[in-house]
Amino acid sequence: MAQYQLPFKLADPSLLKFDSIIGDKWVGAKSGKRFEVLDPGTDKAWASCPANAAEDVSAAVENAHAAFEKFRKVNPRQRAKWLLEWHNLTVAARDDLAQIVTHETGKPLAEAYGEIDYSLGFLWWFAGEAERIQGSVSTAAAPNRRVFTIKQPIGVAAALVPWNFPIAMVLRKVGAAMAAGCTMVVKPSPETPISALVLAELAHRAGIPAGVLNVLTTDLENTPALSEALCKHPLVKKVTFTGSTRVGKLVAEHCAHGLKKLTLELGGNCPFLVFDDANLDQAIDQLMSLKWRHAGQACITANRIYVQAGVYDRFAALLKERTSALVVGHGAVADTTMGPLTTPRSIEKASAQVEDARRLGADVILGGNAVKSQPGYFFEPTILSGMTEEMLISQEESFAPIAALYRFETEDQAVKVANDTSMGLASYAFTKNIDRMWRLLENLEAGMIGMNTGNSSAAESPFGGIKESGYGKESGKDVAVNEYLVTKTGTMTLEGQY
Ligand SMILES: O=CCCC(=O)O
Repeated sequence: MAQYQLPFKLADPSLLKFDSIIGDKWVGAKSGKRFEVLDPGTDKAWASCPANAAEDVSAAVENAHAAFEKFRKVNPRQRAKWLLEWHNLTVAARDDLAQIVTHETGKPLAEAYGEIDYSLGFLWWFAGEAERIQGSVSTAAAPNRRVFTIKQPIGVAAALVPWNFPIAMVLRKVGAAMAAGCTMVVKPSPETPISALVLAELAHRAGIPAGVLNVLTTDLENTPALSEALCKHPLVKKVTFTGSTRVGKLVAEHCAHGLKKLTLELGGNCPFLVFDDANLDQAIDQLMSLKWRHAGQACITANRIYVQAGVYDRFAALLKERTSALVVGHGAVADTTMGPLTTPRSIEKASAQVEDARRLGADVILGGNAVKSQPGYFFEPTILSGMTEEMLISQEESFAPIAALYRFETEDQAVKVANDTSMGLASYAFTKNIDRMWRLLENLEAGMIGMNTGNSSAAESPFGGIKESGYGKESGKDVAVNEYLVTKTGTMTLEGQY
C-alpha cells in the first residue's frame, strides 16, 4: 500500500485492511486486480482493494457454508455475546471508524459519528433478538393432534450493500443474520469497501468464528457479474439488497432462478407534507436534518416537499434562511456542515434535474450548481420553488442536496400527489390536527410514516418500504430476524385420551 498516503491518522492503524476476507484469510482477487478508493472531498485515491470477479464468489460462499454448518448449532446466548463484544469493540474504534467513513463517503465527521452511533444500535438490538427467537405450539382441530413450529437459520446469506451508510447498512444486515444463526458474504459498494473490512476485523477481534462474516470487495465494472454469481450460487439461501429500484429488479430476477428468499430496500422518492396548522419551526428543524443528511444521499430523504398554500411563502423563506447558513466543505474540516456527494455521477444527475426543473418553470431560490472552485464532488445546497408534477424530480429520487418545494391547497390533493409515485418507502407529515394525522397514517402509501418527525430510523423500528420501494423489513422486533429464518412445522399424533 506504500504508494498511497493516508489522509488521516488513526489511533489503531492495524484496524485498516485492504484485502477481502474469506474464512480466516485476508485475500486478493484471483486475477490480482485491484481498484482505488477515493476521497470524495478531494477526488484523490487513498487506498486500493481487490477487484473480485464472479470467479471469486465460490470460495467465499463455500467458506460461509462450512462456517454455517457449525454456527447454526451455536447456542443463541453465545451468538448474543459475540454481537455484544463486537458492539463494544466498535464503540472503542468509534473515532477511527468516523475518519474512515468521512474519507469514503464524504459526509461530515459529526454525521459519521451519528451513523456509527445509529449502527451500534443494531448490534445491541440483535444481541437481544438472538435469544428471543421462538416457535409455537397449538392444539389441532383433528383429535389427538398437536402442531408446533420451530425456527431455523436459513443458511448462507449474501448482502449487497450501498455506499451511503456503509457501517449502518452492514451492521443492520449482519446483525440480523447472526442473531438468526446465519453466516454471510457481504459485497460492499465499490465506493466504501474499507468500512466493511474494518467491521470484519472488529468481528474477528470479538471472537466471531472465521467464515461467519466474509467480505468480497469489488469495483464498479465487476459488480454486476459478481452480484449475479452470489445471487445464483446454490449455497446462498437468502439475499438482502439495499440500493436503487432499477438494480433491485435485477437482483430479484437473479434470485428468482433459485427462488431465493429476498429482502429489497429500494428507492424512496419520499414526500414531506407541511400543513397550515403545523408547527413550522418543528417542521423546518426536522427537514434541515432529514434533507441535508449526507447531502441528500439517503433513501428516506425528503425528495418532494409539499407545503400548504397558507404557509408556503413563510416556509420557503425560513428554509432558505436556515439553508444559507450551511457550510459546504471537506467532511473532516471542523466547521463543515455539508460534505460532497459520494460519486461524480451524482453531480451529473443533480445538474440535469435542476436544469430540467428550471426549464419547466421552477425558481431556483438557492444554489443550483456544482461547485467547481475546489476538487471533490461538491454541489451547492439547492432550493427549488414552484415545482410541478411533470418535472424529473417528481418522478425520480434526486439523491443530492436539492430541496424541491410544491404548493398544495387541500389534504385530499396532498395525499393524491404524495402517493402519485411508483415508490413507497417513507412519507412525512406535519400537522397538529390529530384526526388529520391519523388519516394520513392510513392513507399515505409508504412503509414508514414520520408523524411530526423526519427521523424514524432506529434498531427497534421495522425499516422497509412498499410498492417499488421493495419488500421485507430490516430492524424491529421479530420481523428483521425472521428474514433469515425458516419456519418448520411439526405435527404429532398422540395416543391415548387427551
Ligand atoms: O439510505 C438508506 C438508509 C437510511 C437509514 O437507515 O436511515
